[in-house]
Amino acid sequence: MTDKNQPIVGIIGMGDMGRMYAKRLKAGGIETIYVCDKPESHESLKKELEGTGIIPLPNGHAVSRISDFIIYSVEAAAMTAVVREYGPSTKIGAVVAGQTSVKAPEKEAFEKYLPADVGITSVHSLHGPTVTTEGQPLIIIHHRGPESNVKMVEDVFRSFKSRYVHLSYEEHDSVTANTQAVTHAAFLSMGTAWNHSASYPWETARYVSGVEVVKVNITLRIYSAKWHVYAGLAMLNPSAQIQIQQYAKSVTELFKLMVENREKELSDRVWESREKVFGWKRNEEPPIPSSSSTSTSKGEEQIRDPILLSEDILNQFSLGSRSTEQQNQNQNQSQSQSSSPNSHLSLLAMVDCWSKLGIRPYEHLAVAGTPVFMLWIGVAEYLFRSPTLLSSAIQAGLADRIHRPDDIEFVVAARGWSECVSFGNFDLYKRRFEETSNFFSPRFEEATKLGGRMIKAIQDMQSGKRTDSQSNVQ
Ligand SMILES: NC(=O)C1=CN([C@@H]2O[C@H](COP(=O)(O)OP(=O)(O)OC[C@H]3O[C@@H](n4cnc5c(N)ncnc54)[C@H](OP(=O)(O)O)[C@@H]3O)[C@@H](O)[C@H]2O)C=CC1
Ligand SMILES: O=C(O)C(=O)Cc1ccc(O)cc1
Repeated sequence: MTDKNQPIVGIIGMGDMGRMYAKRLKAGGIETIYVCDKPESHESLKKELEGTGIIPLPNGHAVSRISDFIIYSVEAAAMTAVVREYGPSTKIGAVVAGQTSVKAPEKEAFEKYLPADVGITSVHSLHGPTVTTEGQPLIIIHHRGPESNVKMVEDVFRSFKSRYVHLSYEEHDSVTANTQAVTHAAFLSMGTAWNHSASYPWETARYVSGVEVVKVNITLRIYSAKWHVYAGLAMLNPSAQIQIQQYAKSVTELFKLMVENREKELSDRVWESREKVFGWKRNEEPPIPSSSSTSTSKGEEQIRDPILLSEDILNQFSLGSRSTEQQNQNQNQSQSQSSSPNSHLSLLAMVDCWSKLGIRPYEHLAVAGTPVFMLWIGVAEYLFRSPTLLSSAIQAGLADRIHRPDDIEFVVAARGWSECVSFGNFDLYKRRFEETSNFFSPRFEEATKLGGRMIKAIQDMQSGKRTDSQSNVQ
């Protein structure tokens, strides 16, 4: 403890999240913060942190020996080895946490390698390192040790102004499988499909309407991030396999109904999934609710506002400015493409998957939604809310030939990701991810800025704040 009776905080792993935590905790008034990365990075870390007041140490032993609250912020797949190495050096009576996105391997490693006199109260900020912490869910998992440790952890993170959500290790993995893992599967598949059809969506007229803006911006955002984050939460979470496989199955089955022109079965299945997930009767236009409640405590019924995305807000975030020449060229080439609706197979399959698995996305969103999940429900809701839009997506799936090659690529991609995850092979995952990420990389700078602004604008809109699409995400 420091003179101010504050816990001394230690962070092992100074990557994107570790750095963000160290800087924000320091700015939020935590007096003493010791950090380390791999021993070979010690010298560069010392230079980088000069003058910040954050103290770099040579390795995790040094951090563990003198810190009261230690946060492991390393790759999920490295947790076992890193905790095996540094865990036994943990100070008597300290509290240990992991920032890991998937908790099953973390729990096992902590139980196995931490001394019995050490508490375990873990955390997980449900957002990436460039999104503001304010208002975002911060999951707290109290697993072992006195209840007072929870208050200590809450006090440490007070300055983040995050929304604390208390879950068990198992609840965490179940919720994040339903929210993150399956959502990422959809966006990863879109990226792979665009890569394999060698089309940059923003250069093709048919891809620039409202819903497509979210598809493109979030896909690019995901492919611009680190592959191991997505690989870990998909392949090390015991609950995630079922969701990802069901998504690929929904994509395949709906597509087969489309190409076999089985109109009744396709329509029945889509409208039934709409009713099951959103509660709206077939062909009924739902009213816009005047008021609703949002609850975050465990055990109560979770109700949340609809997201109500509008075409106007989405279109503010169109990606890429096409030259006049390019616009004319695209218009000539794809006049019929831009005016014809597409099947939105990725969204029809998402709602079908939620329906088949009994997933209630709004409840998850109220408890532990990430910004990406919120946007994904938002676009699904946008399509499914309007009977006209949904009917034209179904009709396009059955009759349209222009987008069918894209749908074929999407089916192959979704099946490929599902198979890859089922193999549990990190090298294969990395290869698949990097192949597409390289394809998109020229667009990352623009896309991450735009995606960040889009997330902020929509979150501000959600929390009733003024929407300012020009302001920066921190
Ligand atoms: N990025 C995100 O959006 C989010 C990530 N998370 C989770 O947070 C954790 C960290 O992710 P993120 O910061 O993005 O990933 P990074 O790859 O940026 O950071 C991980 C860091 O840990 C370092 N490391 C690995 N082994 C050791 C070791 N033995 N001792 C000290 N440092 C070590 C890595 O070094 P090296 O690079 O040399 O391997 C790297 O600098 C992951 O578990 C992830 O799932 C949680 C929420 C959001
Ligand atoms: O919002 C998402 O799903 C993201 O992609 C960012 C992210 C990645 C990993 C996490 O553990 C939490 C958030």
